[in-house]
Amino acid sequence: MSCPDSFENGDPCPALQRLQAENQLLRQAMVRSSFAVVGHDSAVDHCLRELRQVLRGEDGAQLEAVLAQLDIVLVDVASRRSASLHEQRHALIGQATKLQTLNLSQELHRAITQFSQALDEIDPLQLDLSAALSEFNQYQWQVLAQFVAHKSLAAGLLEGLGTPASALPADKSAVSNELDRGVSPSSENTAAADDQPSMLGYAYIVGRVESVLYELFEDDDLPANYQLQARRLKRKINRGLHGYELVTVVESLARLVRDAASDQRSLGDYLQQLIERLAEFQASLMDMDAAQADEVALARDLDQQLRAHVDHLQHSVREAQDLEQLKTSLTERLDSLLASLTLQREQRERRDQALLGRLKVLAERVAELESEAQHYRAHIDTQQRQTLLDPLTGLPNRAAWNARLRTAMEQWQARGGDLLLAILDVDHFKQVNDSYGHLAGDKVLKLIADALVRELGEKEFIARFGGEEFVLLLPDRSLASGQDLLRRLLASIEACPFHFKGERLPITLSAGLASFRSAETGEEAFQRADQALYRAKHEGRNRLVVDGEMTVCLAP
Ligand SMILES: Nc1nc2c(ncn2[C@@H]2O[C@H](COP(=O)(O)OP(=O)(O)OP(=O)(O)O)[C@@H](O)[C@H]2O)c(=O)[nH]1
Repeated sequence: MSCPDSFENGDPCPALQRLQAENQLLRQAMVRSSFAVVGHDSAVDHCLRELRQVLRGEDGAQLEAVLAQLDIVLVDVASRRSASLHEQRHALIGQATKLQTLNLSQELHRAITQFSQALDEIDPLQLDLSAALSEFNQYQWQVLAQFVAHKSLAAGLLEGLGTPASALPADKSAVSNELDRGVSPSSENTAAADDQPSMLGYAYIVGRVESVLYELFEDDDLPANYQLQARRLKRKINRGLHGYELVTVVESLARLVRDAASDQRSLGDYLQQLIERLAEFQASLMDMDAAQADEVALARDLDQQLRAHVDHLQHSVREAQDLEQLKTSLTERLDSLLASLTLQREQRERRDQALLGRLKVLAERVAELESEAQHYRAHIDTQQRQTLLDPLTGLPNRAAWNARLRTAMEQWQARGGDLLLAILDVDHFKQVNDSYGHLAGDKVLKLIADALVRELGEKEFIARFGGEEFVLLLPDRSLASGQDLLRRLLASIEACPFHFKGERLPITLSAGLASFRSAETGEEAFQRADQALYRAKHEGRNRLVVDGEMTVCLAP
């Protein structure tokens, strides 16, 4: 059916009117819907702006051109989106693979593997990125929860996540930030994270303190005097610290660092003073050198003047016409010579005086230096003595033991005879600490040391080897006699009236005894005594076992 553009009366045909109205509506709808995608891509935005202008006009040809351009831009946007989703999927699979390399529970490992496989298989355009990130985030939390439960995984986990162990955040929110870098967890995820076990609690703090302390003791700058002490603390930390031990170790560390620092400071001050004094000496010596050079110049001067006077005199004698003239000329020359000599003498006296003054100052400085050096020598002697003593019991410490063991072995090798080595260990000492506290434990150790020293003669050497362990060197004693002595020691400790808050504390020792064999090292003899001690413990404690003998001696 054809429709004329207008009726004869000039009104447009109704079908055309409807078409024009629909066209107008369509254009308006397109303009409005174009606003819905604004802001996603600048090229698309640009095209849509042009499209809107064209839609508001009537130019059909222009509309076609803009739509063709929009088609191209949209194809480009789709391909960029696909590439980006592809990359993000790849990155997520990479992170999941890193998690898988950690030592995880089978169940968690399997879940992450499945997650990773599903990601690998999905068409990137179908990927719901925010759901995938949310799931990955949950796996990260589960891994972290496992790592806190098994602290040893820490290093591996943090390395796995590309984070150095030292950068482990100090609180849970920081951990969340660290793990969620680049990921915006939904409120659901955050709630899930809050439900995780309290993973950064006490165990974590102790772990961190232990590793920081350990690092501190790695410091090679610590003076040699303090290295033994540091090594012992380090061993203690290495074994793992109980809560109550943490405080003691930190206190010991503070003391050690303070002592070492003040030691180094005073030594540093002393050296600085020494350097300044040496500079003064050098300056004085240079002054004296200059004075000596002046002296030489003065003598040369005097010599020249004397020669000049003698020349004059000879000349006067030769030229003199009569005796009176000669007399006058000679008198003048001699006066002048005398004046020169006087001047020279005065100059020398002034220089001598100055030199004497400088020498006096130098002598005073030397005396000061000597007295300071003596003071420091005494200070160092005291410190050296102290480094050989155990501060708690006052007994020689392990360093002193090592030195004494060497000399005792040398003497024994030179003289022959017997040399015995014994190790004594307090029984169930942990119970003393646990039941009565560490301070009471310290007191017990001190009392045991005093009691042992009382029983020993001058030849016997006792040291605190460490913890609740004492070591004995018994020179010139047969095995039988050493055995008697040790049984006496054990009996005296058992009989000691240890009390805590009115309650009797039963304290006993176990001991292992070994006699040195020829060509054996101190360490080998120590090991045999240690094995004997182990047997004494194993067979019921409060007893002595002699290396190489089957019988076990109970304290009499
Ligand atoms: N108070 C105090 N305790 C210490 C000191 N040095 C080590 N200890 C403690 O000594 C205890 C030694 O315990 P263990 O090695 O288990 O030995 P034990 O409890 O004596 O048991 P047995 O030796 O098998 O009889 C630990 O609790 C240490 O903390 C110290 O200087 N003072």
